[in-house]
Amino acid sequence: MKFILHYVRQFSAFTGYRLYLNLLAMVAISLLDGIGSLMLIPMLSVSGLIGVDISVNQMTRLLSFLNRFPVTISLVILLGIYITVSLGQNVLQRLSSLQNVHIHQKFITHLRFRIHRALILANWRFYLQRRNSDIINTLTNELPRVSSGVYLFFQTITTLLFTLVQIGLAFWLQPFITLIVLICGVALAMFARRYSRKAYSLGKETVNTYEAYQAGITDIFNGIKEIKTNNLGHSRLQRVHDLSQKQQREQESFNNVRTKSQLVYKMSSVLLIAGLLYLSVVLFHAQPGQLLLIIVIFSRLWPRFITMQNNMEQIFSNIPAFQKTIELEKEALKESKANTFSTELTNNTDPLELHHGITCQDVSFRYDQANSAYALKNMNLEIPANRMTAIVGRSGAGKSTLIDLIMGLIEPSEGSIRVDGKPLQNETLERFRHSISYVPQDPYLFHGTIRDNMLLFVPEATDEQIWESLELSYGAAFVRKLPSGLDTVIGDRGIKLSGGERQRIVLGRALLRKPSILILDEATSALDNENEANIQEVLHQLKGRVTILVIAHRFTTIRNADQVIVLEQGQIAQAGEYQQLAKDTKGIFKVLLGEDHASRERLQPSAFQM
Ligand SMILES: Nc1ncnc2c1ncn2[C@@H]1O[C@H](COP(=O)(O)OP(=O)(O)OP(=O)(O)O)[C@@H](O)[C@H]1O
Repeated sequence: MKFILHYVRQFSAFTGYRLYLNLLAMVAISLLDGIGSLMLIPMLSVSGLIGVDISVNQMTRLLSFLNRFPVTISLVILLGIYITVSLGQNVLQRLSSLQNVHIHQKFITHLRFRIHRALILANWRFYLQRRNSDIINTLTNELPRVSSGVYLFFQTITTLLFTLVQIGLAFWLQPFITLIVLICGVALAMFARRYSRKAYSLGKETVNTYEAYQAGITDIFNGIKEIKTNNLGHSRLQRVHDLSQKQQREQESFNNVRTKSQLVYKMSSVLLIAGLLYLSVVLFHAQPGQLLLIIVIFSRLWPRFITMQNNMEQIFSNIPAFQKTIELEKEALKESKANTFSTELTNNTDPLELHHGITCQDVSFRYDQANSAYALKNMNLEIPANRMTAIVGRSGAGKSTLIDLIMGLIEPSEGSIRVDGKPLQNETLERFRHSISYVPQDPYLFHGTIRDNMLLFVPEATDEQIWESLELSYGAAFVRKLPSGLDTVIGDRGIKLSGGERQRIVLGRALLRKPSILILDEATSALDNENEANIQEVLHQLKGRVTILVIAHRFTTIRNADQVIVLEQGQIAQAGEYQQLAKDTKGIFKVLLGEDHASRERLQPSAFQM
């Protein structure tokens, strides 16, 4: 219950007086509804359709003044009151329903934004620890269940208020029968708790199945090319099919619980009304008016009990969704608050101008604090401003980890990183990030036009500026040849472009930002020799104006680097100028260089045989 109350409290704080006003309106609607239905008895009585002693109940006594008028006048007065009461009730109902949807939708928008914000602010470590598909599942499947849970909670409260008003009216009219109905209702509610518990455990299973399903389909579409080419379609399909069937069984089980509890309630209602009528007629010799009253009271109260039970089952089945959503938001917030690196989401910070450089002081890093293995150990290095620094090393040596640390995505486990002597934190980090253009191994291109993808970094850029950056990245020539030019839609992750074309677009986009720090992580790996040589030339020209940090397995890309850092098993094995390292026959750099040459020779023997 505490999970529900968590959002219920937030909801009432968020909506404020509007919520209470709406609840009040619901009570008024209920009151009008009750009055309207109870007026049926005097109407039938006055019209002479059934004979009811005027002293039979409070309502008829209240309307006894009508005896002074002829029947037709009394009937017109009664029908007039009935129509007015019903009209009032229905108009109020509409207004209240509009208000209800408004405040709930507003709350969902607020909740979505808040969770997305926490997720965007969460540090990189948060994402390293969980499946993206679980986050997507919580946002797409669980969040709507939370909002419908909150909605149902208030609907249940409203129904409870309705019911209390109806009980009050019923007590006023017929205390004894009302008491019997109430006792039966409470006894049945106690019995029906088992259905709510079952709904909760089914809800838990549903959350797990949804997560597995989401993970399954995400994996399929992430790897659809390999799945198709390696003929893995059948096994993947089988997995998704099994999960779909599990979802189907869970939904059916839930429906089974719901219909069972409804059956119990409906059958008990039939038995109860039969018993009440029998007792009234046989033992108490009740009048037709009294019998009608019993039916009216019962038909007003019992459906409310059924609605409340239904809502409770639905709410209980949604509790696990509440748990998941709270957990996600709390952890994301914890990871962003605890993280001194986290920055607020603002776009109006001045980019940082790097004057001296970036320093790593005794930096060590472990991905898993409980594990003694270090991805980087005792790293001391200086990346001078406006120079080109290359980072090389075998696979797994720690190159990407070092870049992530320098960009402030992760914090050093030990040691510190400084930018122009200042710790990489808060305002410095924010300004630092504004000055970086980062091109990763698997760049982020989305389904849209080339222009849309370019504008992601600089939304206000003109076409002229876009072409300028594409010229720099040697992408302009091929974009010009496309029938739709900048308006070409490139598909998910740029699937309609070749690897080299994608890299040139992404590089162009990075340059469009006019960064003072350019970080390239294997950003030219898919380029042919000619384009790679061109990009090399561009980087060479940028030197002196831009601080360039490059990770490359192809050594031709880094030939012009001012400094080369060679990593081995998380430590700096060598550092210095390219030519100087190339001459050191004992160093690992020479070995790596030899391997690079050998692999190029294997791929293009003629180029090296000349
Ligand atoms: N998210 C992670 N969780 C745990 N360990 C990780 C994670 N990412 C990387 N590692 C480990 O940290 C070490 C350094 O990895 P890193 O990705 O920095 O190497 P790299 O030099 O960039 O490799 P490559 O050239 O293959 O990209 C490796 O041993 C790797 O297994």
